[in-house]
Amino acid sequence: MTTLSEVYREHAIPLRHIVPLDFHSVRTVPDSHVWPKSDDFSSDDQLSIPIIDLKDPLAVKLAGHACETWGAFQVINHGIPSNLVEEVESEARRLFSLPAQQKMKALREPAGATGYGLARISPFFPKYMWHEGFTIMGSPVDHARALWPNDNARFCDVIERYQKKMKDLAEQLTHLILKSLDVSQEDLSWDVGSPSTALQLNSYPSCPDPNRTMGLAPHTDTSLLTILHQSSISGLQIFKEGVGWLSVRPIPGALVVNVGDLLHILSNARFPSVLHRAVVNRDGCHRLSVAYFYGIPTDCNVSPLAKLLNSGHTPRYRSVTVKEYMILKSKNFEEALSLIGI
Ligand SMILES: O=C(O)CCC(=O)C(=O)O
Ligand SMILES: [Fe+2]
Repeated sequence: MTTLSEVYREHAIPLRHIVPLDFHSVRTVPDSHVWPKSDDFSSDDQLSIPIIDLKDPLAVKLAGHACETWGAFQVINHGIPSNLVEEVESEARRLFSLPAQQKMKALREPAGATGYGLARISPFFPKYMWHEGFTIMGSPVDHARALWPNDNARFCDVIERYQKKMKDLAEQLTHLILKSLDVSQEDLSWDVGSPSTALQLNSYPSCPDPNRTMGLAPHTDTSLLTILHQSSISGLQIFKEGVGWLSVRPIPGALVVNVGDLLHILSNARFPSVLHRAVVNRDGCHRLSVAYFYGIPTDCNVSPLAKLLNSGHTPRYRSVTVKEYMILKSKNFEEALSLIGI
């Protein structure tokens, strides 16, 4: 079976797009990190993605509607203990607060998938983002040992407990969302119980001139769905057609769920794979976020679900293996979906 790491092995990234700036050492924003000022931000703060209570008997209908109209929602009463979320955030903070030369010991390799480094989308943009990340697939122990030779047990324990809880929640959410389409697990061609997943810790260090920088440039996720904890500092924005960029307000205890490319394909484009970005909007604060990407095993095929094509709808995408799609995305970025369009 092909793993995500094997997919990335076929697509090496040059080191200049892996090694982050030493944010602790800069007092001004270097030209390499200055982005053109954009005024595409909508000031309509009435408008925002729905909040769904997982215990609500109408959750199926609400989740389906949210996926269709927004491609995203916030979820509450999701069963993830708040102290576990806090622990993950504090371990992430401990990691990113390490001196730059220490973090470099866990640097992602050019053909690697995991470890410390810039976002994988960095090569597609002319300027660098005000961001550093840490990607985990499976056990974090090798990188954690490199970072903290004698003190990595707590980090590994917290990460592993969080991964387990996220997997359960992602399964539950997938079930819920598919149910809204009248699709059940038996209609799927892969085993929902053995997904391909990744945990991404994101850090947006305090910035001397936040309005001229970009935290994470606009992108869609390659996942089926993504579950994001975005701490108490705002920064996440989603793009709403006809409106512009809207902030996703941090709500204590809530998690943000967004549709990824794979769910967009399965739903035959009924659910938009929502375009989103992270802005750096306040000096003096260090924003963190934790994204859990939940996907389909890379050897499986993905195509619009047969059940959704019964009523005269023609397929919008051809069938591809997840691996093939991921390679298309890592080479062509936002063009990937149109490359498999019919
Ligand atoms: O930091 C955020 O709010 C967004 C993170 C994100 O979009 C990602 O990791 O793919
Ligand atoms: Fe994302």
